[in-house]
Amino acid sequence: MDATAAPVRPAALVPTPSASDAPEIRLEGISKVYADGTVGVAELDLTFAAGELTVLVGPSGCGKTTTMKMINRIIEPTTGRVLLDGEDVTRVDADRLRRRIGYVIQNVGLFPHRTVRANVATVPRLLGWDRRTTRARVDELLTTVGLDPAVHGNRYPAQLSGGQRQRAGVARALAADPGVLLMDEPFSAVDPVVRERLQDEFLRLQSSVRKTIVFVTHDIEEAVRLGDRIAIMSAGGHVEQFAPPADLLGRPASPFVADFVGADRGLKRLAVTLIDPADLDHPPVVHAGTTLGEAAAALAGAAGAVVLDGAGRPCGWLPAGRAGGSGTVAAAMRPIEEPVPVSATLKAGLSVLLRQDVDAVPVVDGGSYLGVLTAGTVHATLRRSVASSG
Ligand SMILES: Nc1ncnc2c1ncn2[C@@H]1O[C@H](COP(=O)(O)OP(=O)(O)OP(=O)(O)O)[C@@H](O)[C@H]1O
Repeated sequence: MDATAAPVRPAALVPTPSASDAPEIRLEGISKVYADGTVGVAELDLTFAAGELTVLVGPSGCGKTTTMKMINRIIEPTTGRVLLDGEDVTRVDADRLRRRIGYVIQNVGLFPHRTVRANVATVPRLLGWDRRTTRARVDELLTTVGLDPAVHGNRYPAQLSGGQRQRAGVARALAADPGVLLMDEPFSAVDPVVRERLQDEFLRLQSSVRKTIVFVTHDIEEAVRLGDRIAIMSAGGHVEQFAPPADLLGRPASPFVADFVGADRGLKRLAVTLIDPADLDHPPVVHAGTTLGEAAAALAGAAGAVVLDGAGRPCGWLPAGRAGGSGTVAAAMRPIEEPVPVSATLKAGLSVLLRQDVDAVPVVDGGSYLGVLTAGTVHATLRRSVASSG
């Protein structure tokens, strides 16, 4: 099986002896001055909301990794505090702290001489879980991340593809059901196609497990795709802007942020802004069974009409030029492919519009027709989303 394999299923079916809720993480005045005097991070205050995926993004050397590693104290802060749900963990036992926090790094860091199962079982073993519970949890998690326990469980990391190793790394980090996951460029070692797939699977997984995730990347595309919130950082761990992706792209707080998110930020916003039913257009509607003569009257000078089938679902578009005369609308209409669901992003809607080379595509909520999406309505939604985020 390759890295483009099985879908992700919801996790945590096997009860986990140490299951913990996802906490809020608060950094208070946290700094790191390295032994040689380098200031990695200076006086940073930042709160990661419980159950959200927050991305730290910024140019090389700005302090992303230092910030993240101070949360599980792989790097000890020079000053400041780390609070998990209000509990100061800056001075608790570091090993115990790390068992509450899953950790995924670039190139995974799997133990090469242990099988995949043994790797995933690392923390449950440290926590003293019994063998049966551990085995069940490990196999469940492998399945969840798209690895077949029977096929991949007894392999060694070198016998997996890059994407499969990355999946095993995620399974290992989730094994003891920690409330927090720290992820340091976890998908950057695989090719772009596999990376996108891993990102999609990971988003689906997160929507069911809802961990508090701190995710480091230097790739703004990845940040926008994954983050509930993004902190854009500059040298010394300075946070230039901390906002949801749509706000960041729509209203960069500084020239640094505008430069970092790129000149095509308008296009990037298409992928993070949902269709808004309030902006849809409402051309005339005709039913497939009506006559073309009746349709001409309904059009009343409009460029065309949306055609609905017997169940009220959009099934075609009747251009004004085809209305009038004898016959039914069904015989003269231009059939449409799948309507666009209202839960889609503007990018997905625009993509259908361009692919079908039409001026308007119908939008549906389940079986109900809501209106049509056009280039103009896309623009209106984008404009309004900026205005309302201010
Ligand atoms: N052990 C160390 N000793 C001295 N300076 C260090 C050490 N580790 C990191 N630094 C410095 O601290 C700063 C922040 O480093 P950090 O690794 O947190 O940046 P980053 O944003 O994660 O970078 P990258 O994207 O390149 O991984 C950099 O200037 C780096 O050179």
